[in-house]
Amino acid sequence: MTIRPTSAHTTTELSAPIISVRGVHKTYAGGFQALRNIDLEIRRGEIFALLGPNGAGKTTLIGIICGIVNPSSGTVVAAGHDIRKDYRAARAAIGLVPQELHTDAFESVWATVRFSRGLFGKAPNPDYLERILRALSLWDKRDAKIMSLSGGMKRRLLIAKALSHEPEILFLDEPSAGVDVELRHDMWRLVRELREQGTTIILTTHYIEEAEDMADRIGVINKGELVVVEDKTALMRKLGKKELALTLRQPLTALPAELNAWPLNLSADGQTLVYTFDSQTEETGIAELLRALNQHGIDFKDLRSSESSLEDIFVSLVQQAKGVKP
Ligand SMILES: Nc1ncnc2c1ncn2[C@@H]1O[C@H](COP(=O)(O)OP(=O)(O)OP(=O)(O)O)[C@@H](O)[C@H]1O
Repeated sequence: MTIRPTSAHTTTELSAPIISVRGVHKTYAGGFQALRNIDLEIRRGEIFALLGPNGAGKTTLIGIICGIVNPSSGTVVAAGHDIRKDYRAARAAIGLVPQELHTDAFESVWATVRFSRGLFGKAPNPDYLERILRALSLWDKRDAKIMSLSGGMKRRLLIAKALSHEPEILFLDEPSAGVDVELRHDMWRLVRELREQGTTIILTTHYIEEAEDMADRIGVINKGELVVVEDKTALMRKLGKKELALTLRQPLTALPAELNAWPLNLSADGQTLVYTFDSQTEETGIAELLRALNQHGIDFKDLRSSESSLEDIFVSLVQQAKGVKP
């Protein structure tokens, strides 16, 4: 499926960031400081996932990049245009899928996407709109009124609307919230296809496994500050921990004092011993640990290792920022 015609970019265009956020602060009218000194560059053609707990400032940041919310200070350049000085040109390069649909419930699906395209001054292109509606399984519903659509269909309509003017950049704010598993997978397939065709995608999500699955880079925002921006694989390698769980042959009531120096955790039932080690180091210490256990007559019948998920890393980053020891 080809949704968006691929356009030719020069090498300089390809290497320059498609979005550049510099020194952005936001204090809302009531005095609440929602964003502090945000610097962020989004690379052309990447999928960037913005993660953060509720109220961290994700929607505010997206609103500022899309020119909907005014920053208190700082600048945003999108597709080469300053979002405040050159709003129309910058906004035309952006498609925004908001969390909720605000459209006339009596309009049809087709009229809605055609109107959205027209808003950006684009010439009508029924073939293109048909491709989007087909890709989102909405073609059969093109004449249906919005109020007759299911929640999942309304979500897809939001995406169709955002894509109607062929934007280079697509923002998805919590696209999967309240969407069933099958539809979620369809949406992610579409997102991947759009990326393959050159669209840059920025998404916020509470489904961290989706970010783990989809994103090229991850940004974590907490209490208005960008705590980390990193390639996903590098982040998982750098901050990931590994665990080795040993199922003991005989349950223990406590660990021998000589083993206290090891980073070991005994489960409440005394059956499992968990050893945590840094996945970055060459020396895992496992061989030495197993010798030490043997010396103390601790035998095990099974052994499993696991790596921390992006979710573990996310929780520990947010806790660190709160000053809580992970
Ligand atoms: N118009 C506003 N006036 C005052 N405070 C606001 C306004 N909009 C957002 N805030 C506050 O700014 C903070 C960040 O909100 P924002 O919606 O950006 O967070 P979020 O990370 O998107 O949260 P969620 O994951 O819950 O959607 C919150 O504390 C919120 O209450």
